Amino acid sequence: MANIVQFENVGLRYGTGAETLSDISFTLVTGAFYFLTGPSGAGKTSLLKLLYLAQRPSRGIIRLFGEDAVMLPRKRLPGFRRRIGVVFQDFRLVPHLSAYDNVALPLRVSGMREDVIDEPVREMLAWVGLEDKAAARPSTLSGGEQQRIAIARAVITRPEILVADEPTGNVDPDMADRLLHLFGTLNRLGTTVVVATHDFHLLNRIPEAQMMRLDRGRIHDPTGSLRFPPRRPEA
Ligand SMILES: Nc1ncnc2c1ncn2[C@@H]1O[C@H](COP(=O)(O)OP(=O)(O)OP(=O)(O)O)[C@@H](O)[C@H]1O
Repeated sequence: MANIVQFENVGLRYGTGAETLSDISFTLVTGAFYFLTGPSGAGKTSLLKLLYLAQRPSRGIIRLFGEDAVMLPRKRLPGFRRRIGVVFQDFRLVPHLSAYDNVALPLRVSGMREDVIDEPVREMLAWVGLEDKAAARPSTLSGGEQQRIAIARAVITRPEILVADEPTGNVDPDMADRLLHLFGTLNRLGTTVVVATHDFHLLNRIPEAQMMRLDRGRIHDPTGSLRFPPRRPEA
């Protein structure tokens, strides 16, 4: 299977302080599911930001979809970013837009015609079980509902990679299981999924998932499996 993400000796320094991430090297395989774990402050969010191109590394090489993402010409960035869906812990829904319009937003931004937007948006709302909340503003939705709208928005453009930063941080355990089930379904459809979490009980919910552990800015990979990933077991 092809590699979809490759980090080689990546370092990240904010300002003039010590490096937040050091010597980060790993390879993610297309179609696999990864959990990113590690204590608070280890650098999980920082690593994900490098991955979804919201942050440039201070050093090292990042390859996405087989291309150098650090040297990418600025005008190609939006096209690359569209291939990566992002789910934030704090949802980041647009407060004055309805659930429907939040989910439709990436399609509108990409210039899709209004007459072909309705079907995929309704389909996504149904997939996350919120077709009856299409008209609701985010502030009237529960945390789990907001997160499901955020997931629908992240995947409506059919990204090749889905990155989720503590997506279950603000929901109860039942909803956490439900959200993880959505990620598992997407993964089975071929999306490469990376979920950062503190929540250890989630880890065994996706038996085929691989673990990436960050500790004080370094990847802990004693078996080398992230450098030379084994084939993903057949589902
Ligand atoms: N924009 C920034 N400017 C300066 N320092 C930052 C910035 N973002 C993060 N840091 C620092 O980098 C370190 C790692 O933070 P990061 O948010 O990546 O960790 P984390 O593992 O996601 O933590 P948590 O689990 O608590 O969310 C922390 O010491 C943090 O203060």
